[in-house]
Amino acid sequence: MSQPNPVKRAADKVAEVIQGAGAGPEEGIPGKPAPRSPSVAQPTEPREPLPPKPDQSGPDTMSPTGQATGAAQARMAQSGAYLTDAQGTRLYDTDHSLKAGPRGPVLLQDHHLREKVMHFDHERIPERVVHARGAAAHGVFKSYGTASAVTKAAFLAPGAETPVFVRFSTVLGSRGSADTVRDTRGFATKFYTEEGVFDLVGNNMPVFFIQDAIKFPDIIHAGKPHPDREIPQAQSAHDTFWDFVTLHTEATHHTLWNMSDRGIPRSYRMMEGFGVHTFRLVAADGSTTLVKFHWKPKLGVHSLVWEEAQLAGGVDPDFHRRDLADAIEAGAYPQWELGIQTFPDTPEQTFEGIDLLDATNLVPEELARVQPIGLLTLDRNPSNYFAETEQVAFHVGHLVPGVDITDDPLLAGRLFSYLDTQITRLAGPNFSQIPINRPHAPVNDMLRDGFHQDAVHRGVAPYRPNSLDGGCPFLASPENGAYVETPVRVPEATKVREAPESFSDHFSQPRRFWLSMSEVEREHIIGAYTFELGKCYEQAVKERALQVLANIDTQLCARVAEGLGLPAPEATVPPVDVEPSPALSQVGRSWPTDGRLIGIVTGPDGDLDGVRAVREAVLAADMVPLIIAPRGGKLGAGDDAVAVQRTFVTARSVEFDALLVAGAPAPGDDARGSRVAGANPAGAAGAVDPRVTLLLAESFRHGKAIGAWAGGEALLETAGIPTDAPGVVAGPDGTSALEQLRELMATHRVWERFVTTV
Ligand code: HEM
Repeated sequence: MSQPNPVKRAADKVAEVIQGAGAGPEEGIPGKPAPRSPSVAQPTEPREPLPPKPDQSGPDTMSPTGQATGAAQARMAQSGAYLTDAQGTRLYDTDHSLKAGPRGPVLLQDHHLREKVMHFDHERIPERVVHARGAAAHGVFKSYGTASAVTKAAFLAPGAETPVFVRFSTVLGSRGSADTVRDTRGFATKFYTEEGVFDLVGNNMPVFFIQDAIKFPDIIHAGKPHPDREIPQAQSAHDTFWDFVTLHTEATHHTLWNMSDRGIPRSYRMMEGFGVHTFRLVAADGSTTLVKFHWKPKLGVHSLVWEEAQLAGGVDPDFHRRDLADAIEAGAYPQWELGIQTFPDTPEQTFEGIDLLDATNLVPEELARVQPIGLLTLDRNPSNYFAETEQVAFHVGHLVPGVDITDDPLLAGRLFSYLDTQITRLAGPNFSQIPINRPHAPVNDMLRDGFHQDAVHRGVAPYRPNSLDGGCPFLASPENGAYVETPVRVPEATKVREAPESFSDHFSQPRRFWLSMSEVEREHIIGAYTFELGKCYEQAVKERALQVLANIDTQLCARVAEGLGLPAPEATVPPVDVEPSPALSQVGRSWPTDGRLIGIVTGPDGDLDGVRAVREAVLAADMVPLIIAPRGGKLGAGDDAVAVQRTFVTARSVEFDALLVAGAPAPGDDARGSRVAGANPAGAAGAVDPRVTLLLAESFRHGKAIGAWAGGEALLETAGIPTDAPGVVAGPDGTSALEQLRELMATHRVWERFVTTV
C-alpha cells in the first residue's frame, strides 16, 4: 500500500490483544484484549488521592461553565481515592443500606441508598428508533487537497487534518441484537472541522429503499419485528418486510443489495461506505458540482457466507464490535479513502440518463470514476460506550461552507427527522452540548435554556439586532466563513403530492447489479432470497416477490421459484438492456491480508518447532496466529513452550480466515458433556475429536484456505476434505504451507470451491 500502513507496525500487538496477551485460557480470557493499564485499586481504607492517570479519553471536555465533564471528570475520578456521592460528599460505605440494627428494617432517611438507586433506575435512555445496534471509534481524516477545485470546505483543503468520530451500525435490530444479521450497515462520520461539524451519515450500500422520506416510517414499521409478538428480531426474513418491498417496487434495488453478500460484511473494517444522496459542493468562486461520496476500505470489501453469519450470531454476537475494537486496541488501525464521483450541476440533475435525485439509483464507477480526496484512519476506541457511541447524534443537516444539499426528497425528510428524534432520545434540545457532539469550532449561539442546559450564558440580549449587548454577536459574511445556501433557482411549479416520471424505473438498476455479479455471488443472492422468502407464511407475498424477481432476471426468478416450490411467473416489465458494472462485484481482485486470523491446529504431539516457526511467519506477515489445541495452557516445556489461545471447546470456524494443521490428528479428551455415547468418542485411542473435524469441515465449506504439514493431511481426510481440493495445500513444512495460504487469502475465499449453476 502506498500510504504508511499502521497494520504493518502492529502485528505483534495484534496477536497480543486477540490472544489475551499470549495467555492460555486459564491465564486470560480468550479473545479478550489485555487491559491497557492496571485498573485503579479499590481501597478498603481511605487513603490519599493517587496521581492522575494519563488521559486516554480524548480532548478535554470542560463545560462552558467551567465544570469538569467527560475526560476532565474521568481524570478527576481516577485520580481520587475517595468515593463520593453525586454532591461530592465522601462516603464510608456503599454496600449496606442504613438499617435499624443489622437485621432491622431499612430506614427511609437513607439518602445515599435513595440517590444510588434513583440514578440506576434512570440509566437507560431510549435506543435509536433505527440503527440502535452500533460500534464506534475516533480517528483522523487527512485531506489530499484534491477536492479543492470543487469545494471551499476547509477540511478538504490540502493537508488539512480533522478529528472524526465514526459509528457503524445495523438498521433493524435492537441495541442488544447480534452483529452479523443480514441487514444494511450504517456508516456515519462526524468531522469536527474548524468551520463547524460536518456529518456524513451514510450506509454500506449506495442506494436506499425508498425515494421519498414520507415512506420511511412505513418501511421501518415493515422491517422491525411484528407488533403483536415482537418477533423476529433484527431480521428481514418475515412477511411484513417482504410485503412492503414487493408492494413498493422502488425498494427492489436496495433489497437486492441486502440479499447480496453486502448484507453480511466480514468486518466493519472491510466495508465500503456511501453518502447515498447526491450532494452539491461549492467552490471558492461560487461554482457548484454535484457529487456522490464513497468510502473505500484499504483492506478491501469482504463478506461472510450466510452460514458463518448465522453461526457467529450465536457463537459471538459481538463479532463486528469485537473485531473493530481489537484491531484498534492493537494498533492495526482501519483506513478508508474518501472519494467523490462528480457530475455537472445542470438544471436536470441527471447524469447519463440517471436521475441524481433518486436515492434508489447509483452511478456506475465505470461512468464516473471515484476520485480519492482524503484518508480516514480510526485510531482510538471510545473510553465510554454510553457517553460516546450511544449519545452521539448525527444529522444530515450538519453542513459546513462548501458542502450543500440537493432537492432529493429523501434527504429533505432526513433533514427534519434526525434532530426531531434526538430531542426524545437525548431528552431535550441541548444534546449538542454533550461532549461527543460538541463542535471543536467555537460556538456562540443565541439558543437558550431547555432541559440539560450546561452553559451559563451571560449578557441580556440573546437576539439580534440589539443595542444592549454591544450589538453582539456579529454576523459573518461568506468571506469570513458564513454558511450561505447556494442560490439555486427553484422552477415555477404547482404544489402536488407526486414523484417525477423518472422515479418510475424500478428494475433497470437492479438488473445492472444482478448482471454485474460473479457466478458465486449470484448463487449467494439466490440462496438469500430463497431463505428469506421461505420464512414468509403468506403465499401472496411470496408470489409477488417472484413477480419482482421476474422483472429483474428470468434465471434469478426461476431458481428462487424452484427453491420455494412455486411456479416462476413471466416478467411484466420487459428487461432493459443494461451494461454490467464490474466495480460492483467483490470477487476477482486481490487485497492485503493484514490482520487476518490464522488458526493453527495442533496438540502435545504436533510439530511444535514447526508451530513456533509458523507463528513467527504469520506475525511477520501482519496477520494473527491463534494456536488451537485439545486443552488450554502451554504445549511443550521451558521458555519456548507454545501458549494455547483456543481449545477444542472454544474454537469455532467463524473466527478464522484460514486454518493450518500442524501434525498428526489430535485426540481430544475434554469433550465430556458434548459427546454422544457411541459416536466417535473423543478421547478414545486414535479417535479424532469431532469438534476438530467440524472446525475443518465448516472452514472448508465456507471457502477458507486450509493447509497442513507433518502428517496433518490425515486429519483433513478424516474431516472429509480431499487434499487435492482447491485451496487445500500441504507443505513440506509449516512456513511453505503458510506462503501458499497467503496467496489464496488475497482473494478472501477459495471461490472455486462453491458450486454454481448460474
Ligand atoms: C439514504 C438514506 C439513509 C441513510 C444512508 C441513513 C443512515 C442512517 C445512519 C447511518 C444512522 C445511524 C446514525 C448513528 O450511528 O447514530 C441513521 C439513523 C437514523 N435515521 Fe437514517 N438513513 C437514511 C434515511 C433515513 C430517512 C429517510 C429517515 C427519516 C425520514 C431516517 C431517520 C433516521 C433516524 C430517526 C435515525 C436515528 C437517529 C438517532 O437516534 O440519532 N433515515 N440513519
